[in-house]
Parts: sequence; structure tokens; C-alpha cells
Amino acid sequence: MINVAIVGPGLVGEALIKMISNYSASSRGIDTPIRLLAVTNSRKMVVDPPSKPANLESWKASMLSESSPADLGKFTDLVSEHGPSSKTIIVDCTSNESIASNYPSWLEKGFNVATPNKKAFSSDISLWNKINSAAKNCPSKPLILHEATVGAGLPVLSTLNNLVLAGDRIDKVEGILSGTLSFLFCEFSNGSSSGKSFSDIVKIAKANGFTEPDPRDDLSGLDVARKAIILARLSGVPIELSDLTLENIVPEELRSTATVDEFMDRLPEFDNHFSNLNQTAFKNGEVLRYVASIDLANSKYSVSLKSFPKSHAFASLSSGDNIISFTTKFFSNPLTIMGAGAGAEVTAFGIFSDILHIASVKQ
Ligand SMILES: NC(=O)C1=CN([C@@H]2O[C@H](COP(=O)(O)OP(=O)(O)OC[C@H]3O[C@@H](n4cnc5c(N)ncnc54)[C@H](OP(=O)(O)O)[C@@H]3O)[C@@H](O)[C@H]2O)C=CC1
Ligand SMILES: N[C@@H](CC=O)C(=O)O
Ligand code: NA
Repeated sequence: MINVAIVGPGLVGEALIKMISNYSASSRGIDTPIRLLAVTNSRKMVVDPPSKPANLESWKASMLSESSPADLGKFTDLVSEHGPSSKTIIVDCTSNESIASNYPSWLEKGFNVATPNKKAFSSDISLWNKINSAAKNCPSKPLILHEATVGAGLPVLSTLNNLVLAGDRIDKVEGILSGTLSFLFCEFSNGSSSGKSFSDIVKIAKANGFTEPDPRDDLSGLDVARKAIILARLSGVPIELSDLTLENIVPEELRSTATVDEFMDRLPEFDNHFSNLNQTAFKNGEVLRYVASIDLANSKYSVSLKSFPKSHAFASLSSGDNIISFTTKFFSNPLTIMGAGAGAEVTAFGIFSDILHIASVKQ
């Protein structure tokens, strides 16, 4: 039995609960069943509730009726009473930095970790180093996987890890790494001079579940920058956020708005500003795309809004898709991965494939 404990049953966490409840391990060649044992958000937690909930609706009901106040320390203690930590996976589906700072201690205790949360892998390099040494030094060799942190469910990190393990040299990684910004600019800057307003498209991206809990994290370029850092570090170059040139497209006046609602309410005031940027590209026969360039060969790292001719692969991308290309010693003609780059279900799939990988190693 592999036990799964979820921290953060939000949009992505709920999609994951649905996926785990619908999964029948025996029919898919994994001998060990996967059991959803425990769930906590910032207010409440349930561990092995008497009702033994089988699906999302019954988990929601037991969160209401059988939960106790959330306490992360108690949560992991209770979880470890139900099976060895080597056969337990803690899944962090928050975007919280202080939850991420627990990974070293979870790994020291032998818990495996799977997460779409980028914070631990893109903040100060000291946390990255602590995580790696905790996993390496624990006798049960726990696994920590985070495929969904870049390209959601697309097999981006597993591909990069395989290239590195095989001895390839990564020269450059570039692409469109944000589902939100892909959706925004593919819809807004599509080679025509009219269409929906920029602020309306941001609202749709948020409603589609593409954005971070605070959409300013997407528009500021910070979310893309975090993904660029993860790609650089996994390629063997330990860069920090400060090594990267970042273009923030949030209008100056909206950067310090107090709440997400205030930001969304005031965004229409800047529709003309974005429309002018699009008009300039349009007049040159080009479109706008927000791209990341991780040029490892020349130690140059940037995330920025650029203009591309309509013949460029970035211009014809489907809205919401990511495209990531690796130029390497093996692949001088770049290896390219493309497909849906955000959304609850594809992200849950990325986490679930990490869970299945851990289950197959630890069963
Ligand atoms: N949406 C997407 O397409 C993708 C998302 N991701 C990542 O997935 C993660 C989840 O995103 P999403 O589901 O959209 O976010 P949501 O805001 O919908 O959900 C976040 C969840 O985390 C919980 N939470 C927040 N703080 C804490 C805390 N201190 N302790 C316990 N629980 C907490 C929230 O509970 P509460 O209600 O109590 O606050 C909520 O259940 C993020 O890291 C995001 O970057 C990655 C790839 C793609
Ligand atoms: N907000 C992010 C979600 C996935 O990481 C995005 O839009 O790409
Ligand atoms: Na991925």
C-alpha cells in the first residue's frame, strides 16, 4: 500500500483527488494500491477518517464533519502512524513558501514528496541544496519529484533529467513556459488589430484555472522566472532569481494594489496600453509572445515580452499551450516539447505520474 497525504486541496489538489479516486492500480500493472490517506488545507485536516471517503465529494464531506484544526506537524505525525514513511508520499499542492521549507525535514524522516509548487526549487539555492542532501543522506532514499513545476503535465523535467543522466550537455533551453501568458498573448495578439480587451482575457485565464492564485505572479514574469531557474538548475547551473533579467508587464500603478480583486478591477484602465503594444507588433506583421531564454552556453538568462513574425513556431502556438526546446550536444536540432501548459487536470496528471513513478519504485 502506498499512502498519499495531500496538503492543499485547491483547484489542482481537488483534480488530483478525483484522479486518485478513479484509479485502479491493479488494472494498470502496479501491484501496490494507492490510498488517499489524509488531506489538509490551511484551516482543517483529516487523517484516515472513519467514513473512509472514496471520492472527491465524500472527501469534502469528511473535511466538513470529521476534521480537526490544521496543524502540519501533527498532520505528518498522524500520517506516519498509518504506514512506513518510505511508502508514504506527501503531496504539496499549495503555492506556499513556508510549506515548501518543510521538504528537507520530511525527506529526513523518509517521506517521499511530489509537488507542483515551484517555491522550493526556485528560491534561495540553500533550500535546493538542503533538499538534495536530505534525500541523499536518508537511508531509505526517499524520492522528491516535481514534474508539474514546469510545463504542468508535459514531460519536461523527466526529459531534461534523462538528457543530463545520459551525459548530454545542455546549451540552451527556450520557450513559452506560462499557460496564462500563452493564453493571453495567443488570444490578444493573434495577427489582427481588434478583438477582446486584455483585461477580459486575463479574467478568462483566471476562470480557466491557468493563473497562479494571484495572477500578478504570472503577469510580473515571476512564475516564468521560477520555471527558468528550475530548468537552469536541473541543467547543472545553480542560478538565483537575481541572475536573470525579468520583464514585468504589470503596469507600475497596479504592482502594489492591496488585493487580487482590486488588481482585477483596475486592470481595464490599462487596456489601451496593451492595445498599443499589440498595434506596434501588428504593423510590423508580428505578434507578441512572453518567452524564456536560458542560454547556458553564454550564461545569459532572461524572461521577456518579444515580437515574432507569424512564420515563427511561437506565433502559431495554440492558446494556453507551452513550447519548450532543448538545444544540446545530442540535439543540435532542438528537441521540442509542446502541449497544454496549465489547467487543473493536466497539472494533476503531472503530479499523478510522479506518484505512480514513486509507487513503482517503492512498492
Ligand atoms: N493551475 C495550474 O495550471 C498549475 C498550478 N501549478 C501549481 O499548483 C499549485 C496549486 O495551485 P492551485 O490549485 O491553482 O491553487 P489554489 O489556490 O486553488 O489552492 C491552494 C490550496 O493550498 C491550500 N493552502 C494554502 N496555504 C496553505 C497552508 N499554509 N497550509 C495548508 N494548505 C494551504 C489552500 O487552502 P486554503 O483554502 O485553506 O487557503 C488551497 O487548498 C501552485 O503551486 C501552482 O503554482 C503548477 C502547474 C500548473
Ligand atoms: N500559472 C501557471 C500555472 C502553471 O505553472 C501558468 O500559467 O503557467
Ligand atoms: Na511538466
